[in-house]
Amino acid sequence: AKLVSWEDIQNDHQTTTDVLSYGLGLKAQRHSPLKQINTKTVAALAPAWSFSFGGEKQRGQEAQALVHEGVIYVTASYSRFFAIDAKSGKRLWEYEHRLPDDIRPCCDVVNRGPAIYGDKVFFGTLDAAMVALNKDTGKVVWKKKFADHKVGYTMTGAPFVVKDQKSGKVLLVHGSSGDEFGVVGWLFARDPDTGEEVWARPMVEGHMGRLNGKDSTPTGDAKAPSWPNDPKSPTGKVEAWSHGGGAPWQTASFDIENNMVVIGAGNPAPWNTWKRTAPGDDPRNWDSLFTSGQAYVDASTGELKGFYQHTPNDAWDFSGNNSVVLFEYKDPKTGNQVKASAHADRNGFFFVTDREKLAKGAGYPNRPTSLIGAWPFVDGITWATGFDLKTGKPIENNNRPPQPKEGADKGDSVFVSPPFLGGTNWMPMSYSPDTGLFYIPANEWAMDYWTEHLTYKAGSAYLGQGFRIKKLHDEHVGVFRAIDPKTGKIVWEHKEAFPLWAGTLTTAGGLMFSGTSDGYVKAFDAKTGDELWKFQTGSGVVSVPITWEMDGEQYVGIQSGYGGAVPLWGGDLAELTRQVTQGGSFWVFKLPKQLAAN
Ligand SMILES: O=C(O)c1cc(C(=O)O)c2c(n1)C(=O)C(=O)c1cc(C(=O)O)[nH]c1-2
Ligand SMILES: [Ca+2]
Ligand SMILES: [Ca+2]
Repeated sequence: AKLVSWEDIQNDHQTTTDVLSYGLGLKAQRHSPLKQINTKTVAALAPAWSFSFGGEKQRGQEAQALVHEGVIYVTASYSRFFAIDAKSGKRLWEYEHRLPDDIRPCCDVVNRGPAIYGDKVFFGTLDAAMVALNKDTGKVVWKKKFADHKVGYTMTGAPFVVKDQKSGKVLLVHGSSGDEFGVVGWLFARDPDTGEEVWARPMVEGHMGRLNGKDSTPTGDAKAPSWPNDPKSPTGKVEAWSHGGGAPWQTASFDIENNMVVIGAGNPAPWNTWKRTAPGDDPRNWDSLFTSGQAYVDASTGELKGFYQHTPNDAWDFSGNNSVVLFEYKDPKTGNQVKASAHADRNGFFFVTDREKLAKGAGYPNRPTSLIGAWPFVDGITWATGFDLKTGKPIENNNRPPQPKEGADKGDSVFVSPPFLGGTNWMPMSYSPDTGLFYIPANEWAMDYWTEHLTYKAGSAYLGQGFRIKKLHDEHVGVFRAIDPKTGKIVWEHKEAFPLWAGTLTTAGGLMFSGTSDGYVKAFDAKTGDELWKFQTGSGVVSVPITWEMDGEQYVGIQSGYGGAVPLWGGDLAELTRQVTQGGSFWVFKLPKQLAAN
């Protein structure tokens, strides 16, 4: 069967018969030019087929599928991979990764999807490995274990294919998970043919990177001035620095003009802010670089070139992992075209940054700042009142949980919104170049939050915080919000009773698609937010929709199967969603034939 070339991947956002990348294109905009299914026809959308992943264990299905030559490639919970005939829904092959008993994913046994290139498909597994399969047979071509799963390394995110614009080499880029167990997060680039590492970049300041099997450069300043010293420790730095987190556990986008891999970095470890602050000092003097921000990594060398930190010395596990979407707009004041990045953070703010500046070295640390705008996209944010556009720093609101008093085993509890599960979380937003709006799957909720004592123990949770997630409003938790990236204005919103945990997709048909934790796939008018169609799938939808075209008909595909972090960590909201039954299936929808022909 046909191979997938770099040109195919580069053009993915324009070609409608395939879906070849997480994000539907290098910029991760999740927008399709298809319009057969549109605001007028969508009411007639109906199931074409559904495929069950089977198995006794189900849990969360969070993947975004790929489509190539009439085959759907999709991953499922417990590190499973399926190839399905896109017309009939018949299984073509299946790969089930053999998992050890002692894996340590923090937030469910999920997988967010595959990558495809040449004759292979790729996915990450919960035992911290990357696997390449022949796309036509499902046979293993190579497997690379990238870290020790026993200390907490794991992988849930979808890998991404880029091409180094200097050497012409195609690279398979992927991250790692594990911050809640105190690992140092790494970003990797591999040869897709062999799995050999080309470069690797740790995200904690002062740790050493690799290029072609040798030490390359430290990340940022070798002395790691954003982490306190400790003369009593063998490293000379505080214990947390050796376990500092920053895991880039989601998927990159690619700034091809600047040859930059753009990716969000995870929370610092431990969550406990005082373990990353010099005794007696203000946490705001210790940024814990390069965590909880957006990173710009040179595709040739793996060097960290630019960084914008959304939450300096993150005390709330806000992290910075979810999608960094590349887009362009005309500056209303100067009329100039701006090449920007957009990111809706767990901390409740929607950020627009200057990606040209970031590619050229802005942001170490934050000088000069690349921040263009930061606006709240949820109500009730307690930790900061806004951002200072001159310094790029948050204006904090005295919301860090205090240390335990002498002799106490816990600190006083503080009320925080958003909670650590975020104003949004991993579920990716979309951007429609037609409306000029971003579509954020958001949540409005809160937590009680207190500090606890801790020391590092390999393979154990490394948090130093206690928490209870609770409601902020009686009637809703989830809210879809359409936001204007030029002004930060919310153009429309649509509320949902349950937490939202699915990504969004927009189309030239004027639609936004997503899913809800109470089981619906839904379509909205992208301009007004009117709900135009819904379908009940029988389990919660916590995945990411796609659309493609086959033989003149447009299809929409999405996974159903409830799980993820909410039922595990969501406190009062975990209770609320207990009524949602488990599942595991891929659903495909299209219009009836006579409507499709019009
Ligand atoms: O810091 C990390 O390494 C890490 C990894 C993951 C993951 O890989 O799923 C999550 C988180 N953190 C996290 O903080 C979080 O809220 C979260 C939610 C989910 C999910 O799939 O629902 N994963 C993760
Ligand atoms: Ca495409
Ligand atoms: Ca985390």
